[in-house]
Amino acid sequence: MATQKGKKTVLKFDSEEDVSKALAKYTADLSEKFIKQKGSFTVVLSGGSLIDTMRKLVEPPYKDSIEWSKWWIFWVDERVVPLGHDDSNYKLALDGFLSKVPIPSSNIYAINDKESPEGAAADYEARLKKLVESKVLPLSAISGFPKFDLMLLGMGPDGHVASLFPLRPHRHEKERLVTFITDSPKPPPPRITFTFPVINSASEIAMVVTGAELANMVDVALGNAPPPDGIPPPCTEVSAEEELTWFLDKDAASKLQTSG
Ligand SMILES: O=C(O)[C@H](O)[C@@H](O)[C@H](O)[C@H](O)COP(=O)(O)O
Repeated sequence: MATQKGKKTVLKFDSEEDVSKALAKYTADLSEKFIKQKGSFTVVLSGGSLIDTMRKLVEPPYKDSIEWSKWWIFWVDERVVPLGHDDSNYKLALDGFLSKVPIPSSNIYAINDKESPEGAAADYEARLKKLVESKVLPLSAISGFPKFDLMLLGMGPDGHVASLFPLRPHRHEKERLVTFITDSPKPPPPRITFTFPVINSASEIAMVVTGAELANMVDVALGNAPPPDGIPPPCTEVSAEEELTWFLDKDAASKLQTSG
C-alpha cells in the first residue's frame, strides 16, 4: 500500500470572527469541489465550540449556494446520552447548524442512543461498513480505512482530539473504525469516537482552535514545544491524506508568534 501523506497548512487570523468567515469559505469551496468530483460531500463534525464557529456557513451567500442535498453528516465523536440531551453533540449540531439547512435526514448519521457505549460504537461501525458496501464511502488507497471528504476537529487543552485522550489506551486502537470510552476525563464520561486510522484517512481535515487557553497545546501540536510530560498528545498524531489545515485565532496562535 502507498504511504504518502498530505500537506499541513497553518492559518492564523486576527479574531474568532475571522476564523468563522474563513472556515465557511473553506468548507463551501470543498463542498463544491467534492460534489463536482464525486456527486457527494461527506462531512464529519465534532462537538465543542466548532459548531458555533461554523455559524457563517448557514448565512448568505453559502446558505443558498451550497448543494446541501448532496451532503452526508457524521460525528467524529459523540457523548452516549439521549439525542435530545444538552450534552449531545447531535443536539448541538442540530440546533446550531443542521436545522438551518436542507440536508436530507437520511444522510445524517446520529448514534443509536438506545445502546450502551460499546453497543453504540459497534452499531456506528456497522453502519459505516454498509456505506462502504453501497459505495457512499470509498476506502483509502493508503490505509484501507473508510475515507471521508472533510473532518472538522477541535482540540482540548490536554491535546485530545475527537474523544481520543492522552492517557486512555483507545487512542492507540488500530483495527476498529469506531471505539468507545466510559471514563472520559472531559464530561460526560461515556463516549464513542472514530479511531486514528479513520481520522487520518480523511482527504481534508480542519483543526479549528480558538482561545488563549489552547495556546500552549497549539505550540506542542505544531512541534514547536515538547509535550509537558514527554508523551506526545493525540493532537500530534493527526494527519490528512490531502491536507490538514489549522485554523487559529490570534489568541490560540499567541505562543507560536513568540516562539517564531
Ligand atoms: O465531544 C467533544 O467533547 C468534542 O468532540 C471534543 O473533541 C472537542 O472537539 C474538543 O474537546 C474541543 O472542544 P472545544 O472546541 O469546546 O474547546
